[in-house]
Amino acid sequence: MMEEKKNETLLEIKDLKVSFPVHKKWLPAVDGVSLEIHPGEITGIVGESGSGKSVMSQSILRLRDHDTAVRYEGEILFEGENLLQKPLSQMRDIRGNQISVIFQDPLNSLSPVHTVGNQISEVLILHKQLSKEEAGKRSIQMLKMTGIPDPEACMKKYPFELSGGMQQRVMIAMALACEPKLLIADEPTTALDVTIQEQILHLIRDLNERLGMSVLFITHDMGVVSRICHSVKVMYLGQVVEEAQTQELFENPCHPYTQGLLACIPHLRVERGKELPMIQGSVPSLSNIPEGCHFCTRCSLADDTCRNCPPPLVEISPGHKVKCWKYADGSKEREVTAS
Ligand SMILES: Nc1ncnc2c1ncn2[C@@H]1O[C@H](COP(=O)(O)OP(=O)(O)OP(=O)(O)O)[C@@H](O)[C@H]1O
Repeated sequence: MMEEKKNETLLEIKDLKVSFPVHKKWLPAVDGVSLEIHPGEITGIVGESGSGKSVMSQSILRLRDHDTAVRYEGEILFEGENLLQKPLSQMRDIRGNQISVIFQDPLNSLSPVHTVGNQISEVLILHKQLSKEEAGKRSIQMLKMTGIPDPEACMKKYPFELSGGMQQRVMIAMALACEPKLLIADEPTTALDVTIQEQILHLIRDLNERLGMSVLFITHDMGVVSRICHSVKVMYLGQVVEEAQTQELFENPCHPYTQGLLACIPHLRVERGKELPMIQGSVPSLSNIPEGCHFCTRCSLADDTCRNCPPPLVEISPGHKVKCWKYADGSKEREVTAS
């Protein structure tokens, strides 16, 4: 039964392209991304700032549609229905109910003028049609589940009266109140100190195991990926450049960009006994996307093929795909790790 569920697809993104108008041209911040999320899975999206992680994840809930001109191509199928074709009024029913999102800064998502209790209750009254009393009881349960020590007292507080870690827990309680099937977590621990970060990661993992909720976890931090994600997609300039199960990606990172991200974790470099190449420079802007491989301007191994032709995404072992010319011509033995 469990196996059957695992094989179902909760979310399927097919060749998604999301473009914004820049200097009178439509430029893609997300450029042909495909992914599948199954029930109960934690899928990580990792990449530096500007790689398109947030645009991609916010597109699922169409969060940019209100305040900016945006063009979508491809499909985002949630339980088989294309969210890109839904009117925004229907998206409101899906947000917070079937798909929830938590962000880096909880204060941006929480209202400063309402108590914690009122805010969580409101979501339940709106989406689950609970009475005020039932919603209050359920809110206390949710706060308890996220490990808030005195949930009854927390209900009466305003967000600014809580610490950063507690605010993040309240946001998680609110996001999970309606038992969504998918949680999008966009850098939820980046602004927190390491001990609180660890607690929040543990909480998300625990809720994922207990409730079977799927998670799309967005981060720039490979260390965080290793602690929470079952599988990972590495994004660079709008494209997935490598994807694999987490353990496989850490044991056998193939794309020079993935290797560069892993080189930022010092203990991993020591464990591997082999220096991984550090990445120089920063992610180019949308108006400076290279013609061939998007990473060629920062790759020490790039040659003319890389500069002129976009590489295909090649499956090098079951479930492990790489978008790099070094793997596309069958010469996998070519040493990708810079010496
Ligand atoms: N409304 C917009 N108009 C033009 N360009 C945009 C718009 N929104 C995002 N971009 C561009 O899209 C690219 C991807 O941005 P995105 O925020 O998804 O990156 P990210 O990987 O999530 O980085 P960060 O972690 O800093 O949020 C960036 O180059 C950004 O400048």
